[in-house]
Amino acid sequence: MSAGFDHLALEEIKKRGIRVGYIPDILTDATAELTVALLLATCRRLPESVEEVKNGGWTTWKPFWMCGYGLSDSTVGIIGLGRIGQAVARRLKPFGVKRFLYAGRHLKPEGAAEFEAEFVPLTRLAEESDFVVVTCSLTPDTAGLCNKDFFGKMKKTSVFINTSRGAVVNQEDLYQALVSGQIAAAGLDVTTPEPLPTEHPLLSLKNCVILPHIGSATYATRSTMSVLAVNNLLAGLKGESMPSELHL
Ligand SMILES: O=CC(=O)O
Repeated sequence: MSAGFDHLALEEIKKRGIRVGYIPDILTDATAELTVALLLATCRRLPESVEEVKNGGWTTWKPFWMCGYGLSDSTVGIIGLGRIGQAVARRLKPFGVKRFLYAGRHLKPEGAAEFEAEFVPLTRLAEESDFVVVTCSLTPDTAGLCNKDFFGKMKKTSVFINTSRGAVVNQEDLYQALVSGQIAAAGLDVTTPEPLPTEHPLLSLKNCVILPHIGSATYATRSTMSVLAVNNLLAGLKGESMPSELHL
């Protein structure tokens, strides 16, 4: 009951002739929406602000208290301009984003046209983006892609968001980048491992917002996903073609 299939031992599954149903497409909107919510929560420091109200940190007005970074006139870099990446860009555009960049395995001329997004090497995306949004799938090519080298090229004022898979990020490197002020903040809906142990160092940071992998968690989306998963299963049991089969 998921869009991603990086958690499956595909070679072994293939060897044993096991059929796999999966759920692409249906969770695109919910995941894109959550990505935008996480981005805004992170760049405008919402969890920290809520905490300040509760703990009495909200006192007299101060000009730069709880300031963050806004989307107006910004450059957004998307790693993986697939279905979810495009749905994120579509939602961010009305916030006044000035420029979209994207990086990935392939040029996506059709997907990029709507946002006039420019295909750039990963290094340029890191250097020029005010917001880096990771929406690629986890493959051997993307594992550990966002590492010390990558964060080292980002601006000190930039915000990093990951709603794809935790393993795309080297978490120790991200921790160092956040602690040292190499980047401004990070928002993660995915981590390694999941659940993230409550004593994990990333959870001690004010500039890191971590969610428990809730990208597709709307009632409507999870209900539609359930129905498709069941129909895949029933078709598989009957030896029929599945509504959504992963062809190995
Ligand atoms: O991450 C969620 C999914 O792949 O369904």
